[in-house]
Amino acid sequence: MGLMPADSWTAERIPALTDRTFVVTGATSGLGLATCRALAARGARVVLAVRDEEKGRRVAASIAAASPGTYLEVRRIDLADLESVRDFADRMRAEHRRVDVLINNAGVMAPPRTLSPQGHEVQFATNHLGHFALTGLLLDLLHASRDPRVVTVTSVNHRRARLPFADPTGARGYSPMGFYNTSKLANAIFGWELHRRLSAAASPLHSILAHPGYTATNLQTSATTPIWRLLLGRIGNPLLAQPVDRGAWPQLFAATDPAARPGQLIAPGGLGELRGHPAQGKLSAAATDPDHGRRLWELSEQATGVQFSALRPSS
Ligand SMILES: NC(=O)c1ccc[n+]([C@@H]2O[C@H](COP(=O)([O-])OP(=O)(O)OC[C@H]3O[C@@H](n4cnc5c(N)ncnc54)[C@H](O)[C@@H]3O)[C@@H](O)[C@H]2O)c1
Repeated sequence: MGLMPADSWTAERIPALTDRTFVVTGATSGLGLATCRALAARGARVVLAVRDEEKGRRVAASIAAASPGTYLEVRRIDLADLESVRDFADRMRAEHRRVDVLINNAGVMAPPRTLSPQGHEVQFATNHLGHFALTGLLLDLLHASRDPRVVTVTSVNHRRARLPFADPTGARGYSPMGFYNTSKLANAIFGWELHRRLSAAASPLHSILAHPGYTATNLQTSATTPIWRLLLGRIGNPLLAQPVDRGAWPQLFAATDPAARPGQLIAPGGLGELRGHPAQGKLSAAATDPDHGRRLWELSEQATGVQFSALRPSS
């Protein structure tokens, strides 16, 4: 381990963030909202990247009420739709000179099989492809920062996932939870491979992964969740899950703490990785396999049309 300066990290340890700009996807609920609240409380400039702008404005008003004077921006993005991701990035590039930290947080879990507007399975499209494209399209703005970071939220579930290469659209068989796990493995492979490519290009940009631990959010109780999972969420969340403010600690640590290192997975350190202070988690062998990294990169470039032109491909 050896990651933590102390085993007592809480959000109060977040350094002052004045003049640092954070883009947080999925900012209207759950971990994304908790993350925005904590960043705003430390003086960060926060761009709330949201699918529902009306809800985004309501949420921004509640953050502003708790942290008066904070710079908050609400911008629409539908991560499942690559046109919308391009639109978001174009507007960001037109109106911002720099992004210090991108937090790839938004996610969906276990919906019935649905295809995105571009024909990709919707969990893979939202959780992975949208964030892959967004990161690539914001690379220039990130490189304009002195301490830039990309934090990608994966899950401990990545360890039990199938690889995304054989049947990425689920045409040959679809398991809602299986495809969620696969999308989270894609997040883990992406975060690690991005780290590898950034290091090879001697980029100052750090790619860090975060796993929140089981946290009570809409993820388990959303409308498209299968009934048994909905029940599990309704019963399990109050009994077992972490409160959402605490679930956000690993991604907050990854995004702001000087002790978080590139390529690390930051996860709760407590029993079974369910509770506790941010600590170094363990990526699966499948996540750090360079062959998987290369194959996911090729698949994602092809699917999104986004090239990471600021990075030299490494062998
Ligand atoms: N809650 C947990 O126990 C847990 C555990 C491990 C990992 N995670 C991960 O944490 C992240 C946040 O999830 P959460 O638990 O806060 O759930 P949540 O459902 O409360 O929040 C997910 C957010 O993503 C947004 N979103 C979904 N589809 C989108 C799209 N197409 N475009 C833009 N935004 C979209 C939603 O609007 C919502 O704001 C996810 O990546 C999830 O996989 C959560």
